[in-house]
Amino acid sequence: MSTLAASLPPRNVSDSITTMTEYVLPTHANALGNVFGGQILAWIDLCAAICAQRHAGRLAVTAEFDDVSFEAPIKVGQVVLLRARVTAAFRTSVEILVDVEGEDAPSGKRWRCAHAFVTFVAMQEVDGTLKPALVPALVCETEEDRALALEANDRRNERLARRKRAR
Ligand SMILES: CC(=O)SCCNC(=O)CCNC(=O)[C@H](O)C(C)(C)COP(=O)(O)OP(=O)(O)OC[C@H]1O[C@@H](n2cnc3c(N)ncnc32)[C@H](O)[C@@H]1OP(=O)(O)O
Repeated sequence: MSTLAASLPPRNVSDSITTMTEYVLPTHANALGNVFGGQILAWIDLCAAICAQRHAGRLAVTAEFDDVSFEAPIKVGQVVLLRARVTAAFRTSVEILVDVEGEDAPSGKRWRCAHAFVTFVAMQEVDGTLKPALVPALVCETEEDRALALEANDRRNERLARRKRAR
C-alpha cells in the first residue's frame, strides 16, 4: 500500500456490500422468455459500480469484466437477485464479485444464475481531467473474505498480463 493510500481510512468488506432486486419483464427477455445475457451484464455492472463507489468514496469506472458464464436461465415474471462485494482493493482499483441468483417469488425457490468479477478504477478530477485516484485499503472480516482477497492477486496478475499482450 502506498503512503497516501495508507492515509485513507480502511473500509470493511461489509461497509460496501450492495444488493439489487429486479423483476424480469417481457422487455428484458429473448424469444424463449428468458432474460437476455446482456441485460444481466448491465445489472451486474450497476450493482458492482455502486459497491465500488461505496468503498472508494468517489466515482469509479468499469475497467474490466472477467469471463461470465450463465449457469441457469431466469424467466419473465421471475426475480433477479444481485449481491456485490469488494474482494480486493489495490492502489486505484478494486475487484468486485457479483453473484446473481434467480427467484420464483411465489414459491421462494432460488437458484444460481451467474457470477462475475469486475474491476473498477476510482477517478478524481485533476485540472479538468479525470485521473485514477487512490482507494482505501480493504479490511477482511471473515475467512471467506480472506480467501477471496488472496485469490484476487492471481486474477489481477492474469488481467494485467492480458492487458499487456493486447497493447
Ligand atoms: C460504471 C461504468 O459503466 S463506467 C463506463 C465504462 N468504463 C469506462 O468508460 C472506463 C474507460 N477506461 C478508462 O477510463 C481507463 O482505461 C481506466 C481509468 C480504466 C484506466 O486508465 P489508465 O490510464 O490505463 O490508468 P492506469 O494505467 O494508471 O491504471 C489505473 C488502474 O487501473 C487498473 N487497470 C487498468 N486497466 C485494467 C484492466 N483492463 N483490468 C484490470 N485493471 C486495470 C490498473 O491496474 C490500475 O490499478 P492499480 O492502481 O490498483 O494498480
